[in-house]
Amino acid sequence: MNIVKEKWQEIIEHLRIEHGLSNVSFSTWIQPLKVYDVIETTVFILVNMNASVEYIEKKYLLPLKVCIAEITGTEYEVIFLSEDDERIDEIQNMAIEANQKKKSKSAAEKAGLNPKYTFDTFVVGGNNNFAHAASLAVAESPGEVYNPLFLYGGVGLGKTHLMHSIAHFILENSPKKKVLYVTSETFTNELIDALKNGKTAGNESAMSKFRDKYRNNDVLLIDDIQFIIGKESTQEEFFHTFNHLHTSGKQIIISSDKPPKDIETLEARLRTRFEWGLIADISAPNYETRMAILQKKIELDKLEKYNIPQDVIEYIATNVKTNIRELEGSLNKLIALYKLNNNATEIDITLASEALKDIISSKNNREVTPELILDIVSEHFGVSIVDLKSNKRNADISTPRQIAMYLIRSMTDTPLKSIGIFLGGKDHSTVKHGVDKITKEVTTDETLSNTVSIIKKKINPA
Ligand SMILES: Nc1ncnc2c1ncn2[C@@H]1O[C@H](COP(=O)(O)OP(=O)(O)OP(=O)(O)O)[C@@H](O)[C@H]1O
Repeated sequence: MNIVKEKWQEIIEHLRIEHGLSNVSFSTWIQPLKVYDVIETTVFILVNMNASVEYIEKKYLLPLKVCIAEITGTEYEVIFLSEDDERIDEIQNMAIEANQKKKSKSAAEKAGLNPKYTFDTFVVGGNNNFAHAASLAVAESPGEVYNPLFLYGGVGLGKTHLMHSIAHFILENSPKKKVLYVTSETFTNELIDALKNGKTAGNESAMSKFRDKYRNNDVLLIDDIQFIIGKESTQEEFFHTFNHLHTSGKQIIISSDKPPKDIETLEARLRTRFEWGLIADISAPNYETRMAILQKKIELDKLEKYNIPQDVIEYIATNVKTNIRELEGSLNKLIALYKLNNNATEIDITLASEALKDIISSKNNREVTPELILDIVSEHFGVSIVDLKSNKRNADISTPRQIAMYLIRSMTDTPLKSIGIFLGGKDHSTVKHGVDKITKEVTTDETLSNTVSIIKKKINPA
């Protein structure tokens, strides 16, 4: 189900609270609204017969758009429809077309790829032109030119973006090729599970399934190989996977935060193999490239409508230098602040400096704070901060929340009570329960322990 449909009750509840709607306004105008369909990034909402589309549009269009963006993390256009709207047939046809398009995209989805990370959206500059050219060559002739291709560079500089671009390119040009993208965390956790299940079931089927998944590919992309660190069984298995693919002429693409020679815990035989092909680095972009990346993002995310002044874009490009994720994040934060003020303030340097406040200070001396931990947990699991702070109990939200509690408790000296307040007003005993649970489980659950240590490294890379 589309995320807007799934979270609709939460979205309108958020609207009710944020805009202080009275019970009567809420039940008359908002509660009867129904999501008719969501096609790509447009939400069609059906207004019931007794209400006026014009009135709802005038009063609630903007607030609703903001709430949808806040809850889902994506900006949607919103179109209100009356029940007898003539456009309904047209929308049904659009939905069928969009569905067909989605089906044809599924190879890329199956391969675990982000549709936004393609060569077309990647800005080439002096910092990445070698890595970009090598990636394109590999994408054009997989298994034939540089094998493996080893991409390395600091946090948030575009390694994942380039890897996904290669995979998209190959799938578009040779749809029959088997392409698999995973992080080394997934590889490790799946291996741990396969070993565990193989043992309890007393047979090798879990392991052979695992081997099938990783060896039966034309192209294997492993992201963030540095997290394979120090684990003998994982390195051993990866070594065999690597050999199997390489000797059959299959393409391997690896990324890391460091070149192979500097990954201390990497076994020598893997290091040598990583050096067989081509090693390409990505460094921090210069000012012109940062400006070009910001312009590209404005174009791709359709942010022109905000008329962000040139001096504001220059201000961001001047101040956020070493991480492109933060460069993009600053632009998102600026727009969010502007909308939060109901567009009352102007987008200017003052607002931009407010948007950059946390980013600049956390970068200069990256102090480990509850905010930093929550940001990293949110990004790692793909769960929004709003959800982490909510009372939702489904495991895909509550486990990351408990991991955040545990990490905040063990990596900062924040008292349990303050952690509870920070996490949306939980009481002291809930936090204690979460911290105790993870403390116990990391000693018995190897997958969890692996995930927690990876998140710790992301928080404190030193
Ligand atoms: N040259 C570029 N052009 C356009 N966008 C870029 C470029 N480089 C990075 N980005 C964007 O910056 C963000 C971070 O990039 P990415 O996730 O690829 O970094 P990474 O090097 O893999 O980071 P990590 O070390 O955390 O794994 C992404 O949204 C990506 O699209």
